[in-house]
Amino acid sequence: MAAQIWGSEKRARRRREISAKIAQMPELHDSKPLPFMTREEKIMESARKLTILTEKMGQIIDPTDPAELYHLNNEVLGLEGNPMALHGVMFIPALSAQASDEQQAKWLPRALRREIIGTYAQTELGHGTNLQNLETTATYDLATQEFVLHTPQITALKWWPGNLGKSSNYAVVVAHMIIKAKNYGPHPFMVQLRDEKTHEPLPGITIGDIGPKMAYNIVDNGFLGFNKYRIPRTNLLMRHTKVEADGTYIKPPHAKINYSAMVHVRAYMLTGQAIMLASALNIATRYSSVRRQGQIDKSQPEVKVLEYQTQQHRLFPSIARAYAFQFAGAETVKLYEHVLKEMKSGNVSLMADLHALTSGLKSVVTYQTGEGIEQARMACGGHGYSMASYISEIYGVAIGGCTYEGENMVMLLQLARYLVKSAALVKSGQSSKLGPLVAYLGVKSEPTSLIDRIPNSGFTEYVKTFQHVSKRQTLKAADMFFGLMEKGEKREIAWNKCSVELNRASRLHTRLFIVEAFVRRVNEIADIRIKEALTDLLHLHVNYELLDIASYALEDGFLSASQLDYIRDQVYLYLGKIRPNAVSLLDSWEFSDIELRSVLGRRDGNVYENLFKWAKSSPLNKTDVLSSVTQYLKPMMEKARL
Ligand SMILES: CCCCCCCCCC/C=C\CCCCCC(=O)SCCNC(=O)CCNC(=O)[C@H](O)C(C)(C)COP(=O)(O)OP(=O)(O)OC[C@H]1O[C@@H](n2cnc3c(N)ncnc32)[C@H](O)[C@@H]1OP(=O)(O)O
Ligand SMILES: Cc1cc2nc3c(=O)[nH]c(=O)nc-3n(C[C@H](O)[C@H](O)[C@H](O)COP(=O)(O)OP(=O)(O)OC[C@H]3O[C@@H](n4cnc5c(N)ncnc54)[C@H](O)[C@@H]3O)c2cc1C
Repeated sequence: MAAQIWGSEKRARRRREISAKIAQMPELHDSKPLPFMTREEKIMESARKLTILTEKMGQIIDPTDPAELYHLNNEVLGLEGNPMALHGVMFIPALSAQASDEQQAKWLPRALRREIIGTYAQTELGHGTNLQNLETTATYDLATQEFVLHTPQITALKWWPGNLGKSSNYAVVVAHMIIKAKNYGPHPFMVQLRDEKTHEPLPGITIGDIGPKMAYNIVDNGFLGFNKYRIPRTNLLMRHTKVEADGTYIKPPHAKINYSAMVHVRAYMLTGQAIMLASALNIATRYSSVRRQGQIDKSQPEVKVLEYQTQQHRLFPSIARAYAFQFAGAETVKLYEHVLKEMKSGNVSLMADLHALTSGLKSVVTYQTGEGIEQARMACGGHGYSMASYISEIYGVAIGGCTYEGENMVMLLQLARYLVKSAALVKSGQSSKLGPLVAYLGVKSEPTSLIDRIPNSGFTEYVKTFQHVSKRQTLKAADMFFGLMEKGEKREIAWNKCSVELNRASRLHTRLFIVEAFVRRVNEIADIRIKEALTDLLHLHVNYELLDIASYALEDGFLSASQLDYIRDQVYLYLGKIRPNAVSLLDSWEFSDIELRSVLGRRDGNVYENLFKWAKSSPLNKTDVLSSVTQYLKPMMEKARL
């Protein structure tokens, strides 16, 4: 199963080898539980481990393999981030995709050797979503052949970029490029922020940390201002766009090609989200098979809480989602790598499809991951609320994904633009022009679902039902939009008035893609036992998801009330079937105790003893009487006694 999850037997084996090596290297372990550290201590601890890793990485992993790097990162540095998180996630990908060969030769080896630390600085205090209204400017000075970066007012301060505040000395900065008073829109520039020797901010740069966040606090998300700060013309990233010495602008082959670093993260973050969801579920499911509370049959002893159907219903559909996201994420990464290769050689024809797909996926996956992790926390009762479970940190980090790389509603609306264009093709009889991801929009569907009549259809009837609801909602939302325009409404106003319906279409389309990715993967599996276990999970997935969106299929009679009862019964049937495999389905992800950082989720199940040990190690328990008591509470009580 681990081979299915991680892509191959070799990958699963390598993960195990890496975890085993790390287990033998105490210098790479947290020196005490992270929840007991202050933010400064955590940042220090992370930097300590990071530098050891830089020295010893080659002994542990193949540093050129992103999957091995990611595993090493999760084990040693953990979810809360590290001083170089954005260096790998966005700075290097931005340089790789957007710098010319010459620029790459100059900067990439230095970045890869970690001679410099970089980040991606785009979002500002006043604008994150609407890139056209970013306010930082890069004005070309023809006389000196330099760009002058400037922050005209407080809202133009860069705000949020990870590791910008304290760790990075370089950044890819996105600024509006102005040449001879003409604004060419946002473009990426390579900018040195700090002196390479002293790490002091360079003159003209104002920089710092934006303060503590809901989670992810090892990362120093930062602010940055420029006061007429000069950089050479050749620091504009020039793979696709060029500015010649005389100010001549050579436009890129696609208007949005400079957005590729964002698409990179949107594609890669899906499996990252799946891992976080599976981690939280692993903790909750293990704990649920240790925790005994109440009886189902009063004549019997107390049961493991995992025996309760409500507990299974709370956890198992999310286990199915974690697998579904992992499989859909793996497909998306493959597609992304393909499109990137094409883009580098000038073929930009697939960019729109990739953008639409990743926009929908990042939104649905992050939202459902958040839901699943929060359910996992509640499934652990009181102990889930303790930082000893570590679920609250996983939750905080995961839901950051609902916001970063494009706020979810906004990204769903990006997919909706693509769906509405596709609907227009269908309506004008040009269905043959539909891309493969939306081809179903042009296919006539049956009048009713056959779900309960062809139970051995290999999920075909389920896929057809998802296609039906997605198609119907897309055409309905598009009709609403076109109808308003026909009535004379301006395009943007009409769009806004339909946006809730449009986003519903985007979610349904994305959920269909996730279901199909899961079906595709299960169909490929040769090993009978693995196929059987995953087929059960897929049964739960399709029935649970369908129940969740049933209103769309009931509205037009595609599903009947009795079919809904059938679907519900299937959910209960598969909850029971999955119960014996539940812990194994999560143990198969092979998270080590070091990586999970959870007292509740320990592999050995020795929860209570370790919770007590953990509580005793709380810094508050270093003394029996706190100074807050001696200074304030004791005098108060004494005064009251007089
Ligand atoms: C094994 C390894 C595993 C690795 C796992 C890794 C895990 C990673 C975990 C990371 C963890 C932490 C890192 C955190 C990083 C966070 C970093 C950031 O957040 S960076 C900042 C991100 N910011 C955004 O995402 C901003 C969102 N806004 C936008 O993207 C855009 O403004 C917009 C798309 C909403 C609108 O853009 P705009 O230029 O204004 O668009 P127009 O309205 O003019 O045009 C729309 C038009 O353009 C098309 N479009 C838009 N984007 C793209 C694109 N990327 N590619 C192709 N086409 C694009 C869009 O489809 C429209 O087309 P039409 O034909 O007109 O419909
Ligand atoms: C943990 C974290 C890490 C980050 N790291 C980085 C980084 O490394 N580099 C970087 O540059 N940035 C980073 N960001 C910033 C992030 O990319 C932005 O916060 C994000 O893109 C959302 O933009 P915003 O804050 O402007 O939200 P807003 O756009 O202000 O969103 C507020 C509300 O307005 C709604 N809204 C906005 N526009 C529309 C619209 N057109 N239609 C409908 N509704 C709309 C949204 O849906 C939302 O409900 C990070 C953010 C976080 C939380």
